Amino acid sequence: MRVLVTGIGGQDGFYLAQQMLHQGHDVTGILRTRAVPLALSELQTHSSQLQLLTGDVTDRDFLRSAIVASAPDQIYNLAAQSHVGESFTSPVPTFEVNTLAPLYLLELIRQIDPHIRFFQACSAEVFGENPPAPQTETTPFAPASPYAVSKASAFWLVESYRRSYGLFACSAILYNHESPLRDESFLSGKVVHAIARILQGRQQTLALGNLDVQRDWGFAGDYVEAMALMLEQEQPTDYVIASGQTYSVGEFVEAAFGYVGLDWRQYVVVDAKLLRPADAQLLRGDAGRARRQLGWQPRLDFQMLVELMVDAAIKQSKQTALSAALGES
Ligand SMILES: Nc1nc2c(ncn2[C@@H]2O[C@H](COP(=O)(O)OP(=O)(O)O[C@H]3O[C@H](CO)[C@@H](O)[C@H](O)[C@@H]3O)[C@@H](O)[C@H]2O)c(=O)[nH]1
Repeated sequence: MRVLVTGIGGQDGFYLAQQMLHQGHDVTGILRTRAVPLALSELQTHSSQLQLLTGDVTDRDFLRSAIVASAPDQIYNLAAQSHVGESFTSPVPTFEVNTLAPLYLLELIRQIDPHIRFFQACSAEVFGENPPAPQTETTPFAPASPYAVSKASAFWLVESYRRSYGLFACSAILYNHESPLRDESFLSGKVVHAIARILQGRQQTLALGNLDVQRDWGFAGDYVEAMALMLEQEQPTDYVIASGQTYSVGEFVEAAFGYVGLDWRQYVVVDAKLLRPADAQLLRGDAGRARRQLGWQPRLDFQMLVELMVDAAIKQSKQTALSAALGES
């Protein structure tokens, strides 16, 4: 099988490409810039079945040429402006990448080859600030941020093209999913990398925003398995992909600091500038449909995820310090 993956430079892109290559498929990935992330470049060295294209997913002609050149059986649209907070300051680019690009892809599939199966990464943010919990595929949308509205719009476009043109197109309503590839613009990456620097004596405090909001956190490697399963079904539909377990930001922080024997209260300060104009209070997904129809369930629980990320951040920080020391000597 041939698959085309937009946003292959992100964490989901990496894990999905790794899985697809492992299963023997040909993968064409779209990167925004020529800089290939380290993990992806290692994957590329070990596989001749991975091709990378550089281009902008908001450029329809580029997308057309990528689809024609790769002739995919499946397209996974993982490219996104995925920072909820940033969408308040950059709403237009958020919409261009998160809504216009999937619309282009759906149109191109319809025109070039309607048999191509399409996956769209949607977000639990569509449920808004105070949804009933747990949320399912039938929970009403009430998107609060420009990011959430952009993802909700893409969701309805997928639904519309599925109904109107019979495309095999699906959205996954993805809850927070993390990995050692998460950077510091996300809460989990920010916390674990700060811990690594604190242990090395290179950082004394960690400024965070809202500690009370609750999220349903899972491992990105588990979530890409659900994506692939969705496109293997007989009928296309949308799925909630979540762990079903909810922890507050404060609990994430406490678990991560506690794992290395530190008391988070001695390091964390709340900075009002990091609070968002609107923030979902409690996200907890019910992935019952995915469990029943896809046979999917996550392997890593919250504590395992926290430990995996802290261990990787410490290892990375040691390597950085070693390279710096070697560079100096
Ligand atoms: N990033 C960040 N978040 C913070 C901080 N302090 C507190 N938070 C809170 O920590 C929570 C998690 O923030 P993020 O890790 O940035 O993720 P998110 O906004 O919940 O969005 C993620 O999950 C969505 C699905 O639920 C995804 O759609 C989205 O792309 C992203 O991966 C939010 O409530 C945010 O306000 C901070 O310093 N930085």
